[in-house]
Parts: sequence; C-alpha cells; structure tokens
Amino acid sequence: MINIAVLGCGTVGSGVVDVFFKNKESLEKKAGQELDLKYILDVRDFPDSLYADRFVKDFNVILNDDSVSIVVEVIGGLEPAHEYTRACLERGKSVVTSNKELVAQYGAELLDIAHSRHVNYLFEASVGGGIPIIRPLHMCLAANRIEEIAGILNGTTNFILTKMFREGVTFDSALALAQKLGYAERNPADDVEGKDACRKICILASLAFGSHVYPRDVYAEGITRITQEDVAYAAGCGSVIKLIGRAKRGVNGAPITAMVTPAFVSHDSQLGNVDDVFNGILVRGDATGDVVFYGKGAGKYPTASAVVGDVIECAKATDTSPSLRWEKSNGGNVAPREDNVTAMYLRCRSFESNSLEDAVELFGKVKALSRDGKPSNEAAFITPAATEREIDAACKKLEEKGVSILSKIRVLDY
Ligand SMILES: NC(=O)C1=CN([C@@H]2O[C@H](COP(=O)(O)OP(=O)(O)OC[C@H]3O[C@@H](n4cnc5c(N)ncnc54)[C@H](OP(=O)(O)O)[C@@H]3O)[C@@H](O)[C@H]2O)C=CC1
Ligand SMILES: N[C@@H](CC=O)C(=O)O
Repeated sequence: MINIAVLGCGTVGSGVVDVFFKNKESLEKKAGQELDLKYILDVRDFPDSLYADRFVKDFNVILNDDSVSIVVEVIGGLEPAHEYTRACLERGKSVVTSNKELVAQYGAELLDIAHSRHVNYLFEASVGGGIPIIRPLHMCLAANRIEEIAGILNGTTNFILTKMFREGVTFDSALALAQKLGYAERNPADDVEGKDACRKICILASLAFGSHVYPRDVYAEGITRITQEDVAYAAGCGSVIKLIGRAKRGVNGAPITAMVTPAFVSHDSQLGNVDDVFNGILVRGDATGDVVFYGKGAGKYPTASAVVGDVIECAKATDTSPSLRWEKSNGGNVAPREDNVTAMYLRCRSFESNSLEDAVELFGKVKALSRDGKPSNEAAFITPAATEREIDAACKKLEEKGVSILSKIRVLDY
C-alpha cells in the first residue's frame, strides 16, 4: 500500500482528489499496488467535503508519517512550498507538483536532493497543464539534441486574446472569466505580464539544454499593450497575435536565446491555430524535426490529469529517473534581448513627416500593412530581420524625427 498526501486543496488540489477517488481502481492497476490518499493539507476548513476526515492543518503530521511516500505539492508560490518540498524529499518522500514558480526557481536544487535520496521530484503539470511535455522531452525525445522550443504556454492569456479579438469581449471581462474558470494564477498579473509563461520556458530550456535557466534572465513581455488596431493589421497580413515563449540553443557554446513576447505568427501555422485555453508547444529535435504538443494548458481536471499521472509514475518507480535532471547554474546563460534577431511589426503615428518613407530609409525594405479605417497619419509595417539592438536604434531615430511608435511586436515564423 502506498499512502499519498496532497498539500493545498484549491483548483488543482481538489481536482487531484476528485480524479484519485473517481479512478482509484484503475490507478491501482496501473501502479501495481494499492493506493490511498491519506492526508489533505490546507489552511482552510472543508467540513462538507466527502473526505473531511483526511484534512489536516499541520504539515508535520504528513512529514513525520513514514507511511506517506508520495506528496503532491499544489499550494503554489515559493514559500512554504519550497520548504515543504525540500523537507519531504530529504525524508525520502517523492514529490509531485504543478508549481512552475518553484521548479523555475529551485528545480536544479530539488532534483539534486531527490537524486541523493533515490526518490523522484516530478512536475509534468508545471508546463502545459494537461499536455504531456516534460516526460516526452526527457524520455520519448531522448535520442535528439533539442535545438529549439517555442509555444503558447499560458492558457489564461490565450483565452483572453481569443475572447477579446474573436468575440469582442473586453480585457477585464475575459480575465474575470479566466479566473472564474480556474485558469488564472493567484495573482493574474503573472499571467498577463508574461511571468507565468516565462517560468514555463525556463523549465523547458533547463531540461532541454541541461543547465538551470532563471526567470530573472529571460526577457518577458505580456499582452496588456496589444490593441484592436494591431490585431487588424495582423489579420490583414494573414497573421494572428499570440503570446509566445521560446528558447533556442546557442551555436558553438554561445548563450541560449530565450524570451516571452507577443508575436505575429501566421494564421496557418501550427501555433496560429491554438485558441482559447489551449496551449501548443513546438519542439525541434535534430532527429525528429518539429513535434507539436497540443491540449488544454490550464484548468482543474487537465492539470489534475498530469499530476495524477506523475503520482502513478512515482508509485511504480524503484529509483530516481536519471534523465529528469539538469545542472545547477548561477544564471547568466541567456543572451541579452538586444542580440535577438527578429523581424518587427511597428505601428507609428506622425503629424510632421511621412513615417513610412522615414521607415524605409531607416530599416531598409519594409513590408507596408493596411487595415480598414486607417487614419492618414498612421503607418504600420514589418521590418526586415535585424538584431533588436539595430531595431531599437532605428526606432530611436524615427522618434527623433517626430514619429510616435504606438506598437512594436515581434514577427515569428513558427
Ligand atoms: N489553476 C491551474 O489551471 C493551474 C495551476 N497550476 C499551478 O498549481 C499550483 C496551484 O494552483 P491552484 O490550485 O490554481 O491554486 P489555488 O490558489 O486554487 O490553490 C492553492 C490552495 O493551497 C492553499 N494554501 C495556501 N497556503 C497554504 C499553506 N501554507 N498550507 C496549505 N495550504 C495552503 C490555498 O488556500 P487559500 O485559498 O485559503 O489561500 C488553496 O486552497 C500553482 O503553483 C499554480 O501555478 C499549474 C497548472 C495549471
Ligand atoms: N495560469 C496558468 C495556469 C496553468 O499553468 C495558465 O493560464 O496557463
């Protein structure tokens, strides 16, 4: 018999409890053992729960019970999740989590502790909600040298963008709905400012490239500045605007490129068709080429599915998974944003000069864009690919000529 404890009974935790009891019989068959969910830890009271007798408020009850060998941490945030996870691993308990903030900050350290105690620290649910991506990366795609990963990694922002620009819902209403549906982070600014997607690309980059990548080193921009006008220009050139997290291996030992930004992607591309709460993650391997993973990226049951899958994996494991690991680093392994090479969409307004003519002069051969109702003093165009340093310098010169830059969005070819 394997005893399990769940820390945190919110959206994901309550989903884990439901899925566990609903599918207990088949989970036991898959694990090859009897399983029980012995404790549920939360700060709140749940007197009406079917499982009220399993609730505890003192973490030490779980830590000190040697019959508990798998702990699910779905409290979220850094503390006390970090302290609890360390303590459990050090006591020889495997830990399963959906907490990407914790993995992105302390993943290398926690994986090292798990290895030293011959237990597992599994976090399939930390990226892509219900989509299998962590295990495919380090197991199914193990034959490959991963060159690049790019994806829509945040369900809340993809849901908001879809609601706003397909259905005309306001930003605030779309966000409120995402919160009601259990998609958003406790602080939804983490979603809309790109921090959540940043944590996820850091986890994927750490695993794919073998050295810990910290969120503080990765440039992240959210969706709050995207306007209806930008969406119209994107549509006019066969594109959609998506929040894309991406990471690319550096050539010949150079630092990796990683960032999270809104981007124009072709409407016909694999990522251009990913809408609502769905996520899509493209992995480029040297043997397999492009593989795309798609599914619900947030929500109670999709996320619980990934968590419970990891619980079964822990129950079956006889030792630590050797391939789920990366080296500790002090950071600094990501190239500065200015080195990134990209084409850029710019929307400008000018009252004094013809901004498009100035743009051509400054950027070279730009692609002019149009939209219905474009004011005569507005210009929108896509620059040729250049480093962001060069684009920043040209934008500065444009502004010196009296042109206001209203929008600046990267153009990607995924
Ligand atoms: N929601 C989603 O779709 C997804 C979430 N995640 C991640 O999963 C984690 C959990 O998310 P989610 O379930 O949405 O968050 P919730 O806020 O819904 O759940 C967290 C639960 O933990 C409780 N809690 C807070 N502090 C403690 C504590 N010290 N001890 C015990 N319990 C505590 C909270 O109680 P109280 O509310 O009273 O503070 C709440 O019930 C986060 O890391 C999140 O980023 C990952 C993938 C998808
Ligand atoms: N807030 C996150 C939840 C899942 O990771 C998201 O919207 O993607």
